[in-house]
Amino acid sequence: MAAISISCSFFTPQALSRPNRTRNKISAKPSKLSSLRKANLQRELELKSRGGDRPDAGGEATTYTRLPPREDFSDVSLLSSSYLKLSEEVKLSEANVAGVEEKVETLEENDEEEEEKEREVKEYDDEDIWGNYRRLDVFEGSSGLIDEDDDEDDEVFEYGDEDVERAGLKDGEAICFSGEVEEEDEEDEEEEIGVKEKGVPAVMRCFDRAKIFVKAGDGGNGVVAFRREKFVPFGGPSGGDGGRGGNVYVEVDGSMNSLLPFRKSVHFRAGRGEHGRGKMQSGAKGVDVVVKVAPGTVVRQAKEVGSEGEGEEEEEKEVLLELLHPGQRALLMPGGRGGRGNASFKSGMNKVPRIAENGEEGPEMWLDLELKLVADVGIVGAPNAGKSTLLSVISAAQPTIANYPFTTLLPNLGVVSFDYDSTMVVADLPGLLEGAHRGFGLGHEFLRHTERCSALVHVVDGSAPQPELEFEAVRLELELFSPEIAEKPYVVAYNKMDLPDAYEKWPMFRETLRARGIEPFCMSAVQRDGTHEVISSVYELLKKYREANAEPKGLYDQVSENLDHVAKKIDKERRAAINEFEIFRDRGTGAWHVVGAGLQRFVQMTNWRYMDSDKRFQHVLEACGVNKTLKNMGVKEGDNVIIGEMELVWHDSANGSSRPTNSNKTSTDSVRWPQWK
Ligand SMILES: Nc1nc2c(ncn2[C@@H]2O[C@H](COP(=O)(O)OP(=O)(O)OP(=O)(O)O)[C@@H](O)[C@H]2O)c(=O)[nH]1
Ligand SMILES: [Mg+2]
Repeated sequence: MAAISISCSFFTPQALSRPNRTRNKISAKPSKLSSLRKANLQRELELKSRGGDRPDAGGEATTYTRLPPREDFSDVSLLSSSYLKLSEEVKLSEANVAGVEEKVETLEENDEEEEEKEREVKEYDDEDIWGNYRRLDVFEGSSGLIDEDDDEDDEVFEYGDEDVERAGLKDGEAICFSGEVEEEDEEDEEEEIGVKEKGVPAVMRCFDRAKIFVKAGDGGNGVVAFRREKFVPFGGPSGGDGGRGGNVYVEVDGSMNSLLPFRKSVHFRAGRGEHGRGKMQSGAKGVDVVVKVAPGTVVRQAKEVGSEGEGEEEEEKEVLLELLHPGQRALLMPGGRGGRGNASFKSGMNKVPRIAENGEEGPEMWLDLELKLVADVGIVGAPNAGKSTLLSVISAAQPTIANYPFTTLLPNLGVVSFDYDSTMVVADLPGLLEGAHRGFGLGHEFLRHTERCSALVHVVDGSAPQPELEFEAVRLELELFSPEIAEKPYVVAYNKMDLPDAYEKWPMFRETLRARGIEPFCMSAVQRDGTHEVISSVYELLKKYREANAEPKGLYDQVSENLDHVAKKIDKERRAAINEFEIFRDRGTGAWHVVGAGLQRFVQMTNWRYMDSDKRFQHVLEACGVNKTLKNMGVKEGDNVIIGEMELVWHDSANGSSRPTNSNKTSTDSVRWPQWK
């Protein structure tokens, strides 16, 4: 007879993950802040040297609603990742140059000091953590108490900067605090000039992308209790089951049109189920958490923050959910099952079961959210062409309009209605520059929002020196960004006809486009002249598209569509059969690893504090064939066997004397344990 005995070292997932988190937190911060300060200082000096000492001159982008005025637009922190290159071109007076050098030197010295401090803190921190961990280990091993509530687990929402730090996030990855937290790694400086993700203020980066963490609630633990009542001798087991953990849902909120709320709230944790109680009382279910997203959000699984390879260029992950219609709701993660209390283990052979299960841990996942606005028509064009003006004239939307490029930083949506049932949603996008597909300007950040548009309005600035060239450049950018977008039907609207300059150039422009088989419209958005023709024409295109792609389903069907496939998949994976496992040996340590989702879940739910748990455990290992396979593979006396978080020691015991639970008279083989579910 062979058996595995428990060697008393419990690996709790919390204990293992804690040190890493703390280390990340401490190592990430100081160097980043110092480089940031340096960049800000340099920028300040640069602005001074230009004679402009404006306080609102970009850079500090916490509450951006618009970019800084034009003269500051060449500001490198906003426009390019090649910060140093451009800043060299700024001419400083000699005094200023000396000042800059001095300050940069001081900053470098400070940097070194900070790095040293950081190293010290890190070392100390590591020691501290491992010291605590060891203490924790001993405490857990020797504790015989029933699990206490973990307050942290009971929180439904956790968010805020502190939490982000606690989770060991790196700035600028999952969460975008503000433009201030831009990283300026050496590596990034070496990056291709064209790629300029870093120059985009946080509020824009977070408009349509977010990375969030979701965790379903853990199940509550079952308990061991016996009925004690007057005149009821041998009342029997009465320990109730734990409650189910809360679920995580994702719901489309029609009032949202960006993912900006996820800038600050990153962690979504459903509540854990309550533990069972005596008198057959089951625990209450954990509180569900609902993550609200904007219509048009695509949900993908993301790499864990801080994990290896995170941040690397990776192939697109499989889309988990695509949520388009307000009211759609998907069950993303089911809560963990509640552990059974001892009343559930009562059987004819075992009338006094001293066993109860832990609640099942709820699944957790990092998610990438991407928003592609659901608009019927997209307004594109060069900066300052009058796109926002057009939207403000044709709909009730009130976008910011101003006479400088890149007034619009984030897409604006407006609803245009002709009559009761002929309406369309129009999106005004930031202006496109030549080179936008390589990351110049802002428009490219948002071009993906036109992917779901059925038609486009291309606004051309008639007052531009050469409107034809401007038109060509924007068309080229669309084609380079995505041929699919370029193939969408579009209407050309030549704007600012009220200006003599534009009026004069119109015949020439029209001829050029006619030669290419395009019939352009002319208008003056400010005076509302010709805008109706433009919008009617684009509506005709839209109607044709709708007819060609008539959706068979009604809106009700779309909303009530069952989107619970992700939860079902997760459930299926977790409920893998217990006899599906693999065993391999670690050559270095000589330990045997038993890997299998079902078995690991079983180990996690086994509550070792109760007497019968070990018996049941041995029984399951025997029944599902782990012992037999280990023996066939040549396991020897004293070898370590690792299953999930549990480390065990193998005993070859012909007489069964080394079996730790044999002191109890009940034979494990004679007990019929309730089915594992
Ligand atoms: N004279 C004249 N000016 C116009 C007309 N349409 C827009 N403008 C002006 O052009 C400037 C830019 O207009 P916006 O609507 O902000 O241009 P935009 O294309 O949205 O610009 P960005 O958002 O920066 O890309 C503003 O000063 C408008 O008043 C027009 O028909 N005639
Ligand atoms: Mg605009």
